[in-house]
Amino acid sequence: MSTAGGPRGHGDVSTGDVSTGDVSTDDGLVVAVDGPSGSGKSSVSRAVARALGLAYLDTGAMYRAATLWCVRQGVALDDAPAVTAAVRALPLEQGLDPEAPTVLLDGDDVTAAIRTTEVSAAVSAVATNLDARAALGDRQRAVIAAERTGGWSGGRGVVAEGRDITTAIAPDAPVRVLLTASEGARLRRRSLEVHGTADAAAVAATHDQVVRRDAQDSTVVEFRTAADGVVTVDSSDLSFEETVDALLAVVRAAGRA
Ligand SMILES: Nc1ncnc2c1ncn2[C@@H]1O[C@H](COP(=O)(O)OP(=O)(O)O)[C@@H](O)[C@H]1O
Ligand SMILES: Nc1ccn([C@H]2C[C@H](O)[C@@H](COP(=O)(O)OP(=O)(O)O)O2)c(=O)n1
Repeated sequence: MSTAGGPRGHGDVSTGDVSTGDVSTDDGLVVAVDGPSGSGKSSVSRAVARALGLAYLDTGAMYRAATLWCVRQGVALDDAPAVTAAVRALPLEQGLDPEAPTVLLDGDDVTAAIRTTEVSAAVSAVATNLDARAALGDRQRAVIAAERTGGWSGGRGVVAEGRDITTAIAPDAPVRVLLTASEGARLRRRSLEVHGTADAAAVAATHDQVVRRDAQDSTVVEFRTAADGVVTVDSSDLSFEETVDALLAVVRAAGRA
């Protein structure tokens, strides 16, 4: 895979098409990244996608958008069948440009709205609903398959990040990484991001959306230990740039950059 140039395609990609299709080994690259909250998945995956000219698929954004959609439609998040029905019909369009990933719900730009504390606190209700997971997983597989042969990246490929990409969504990806960091590092990062400080009060206020949420999510998905063949990158003592370089080194080691 050449790192020169940018993506050949353009425009947003509807994530409602669940067709997958066969792919050959000559097709575009798939980099699968999983890990707990605050490990750096989103920011590092975006930077890796930019560096390699690949599309960027934030699967956590899909769970967040599904949660916001349920709230807006008046669907009770503890009503699992109603949540499943809403998620199956989710009017989601996701922009895959790593420079500016966007999320539209029924045409409404919710890129910022899905990051609120309210959504962060509620999203595990969708993430632990197995039928909703299956529906979102189908969409994720369809996007990944499309990017391997065309799509936004023009067939260059995609960096897809989440909790089950290396294991359930793209277990055959040529590059699979579990991005980890200590709980302390993850709390400090999220606290800095959300509150602008990592003092004791801010870290305590961040606990729910990092530690409690990961504990709840890990009841249905294993994202704390690497599956066979998945490379672990521990970013606890790495700067952001060093973490991006570590992932690019994994891609190079796989002979794909
Ligand atoms: N290696 C790192 N060192 C310091 N800060 C980082 C590192 N990686 C990510 N960050 C910062 O930590 C915060 C959380 O990262 P993010 O990519 O949102 O994590 P995740 O998607 O895993 O929850 C962001 O503000 C990001 O810029
Ligand atoms: N492939 C995925 C991606 C995200 N999730 C869940 C886990 C999280 O609670 C939510 C939101 O994911 P997101 O990656 O945005 O979470 P962070 O705030 O970055 O920790 O979705 C999942 O279960 N499976």
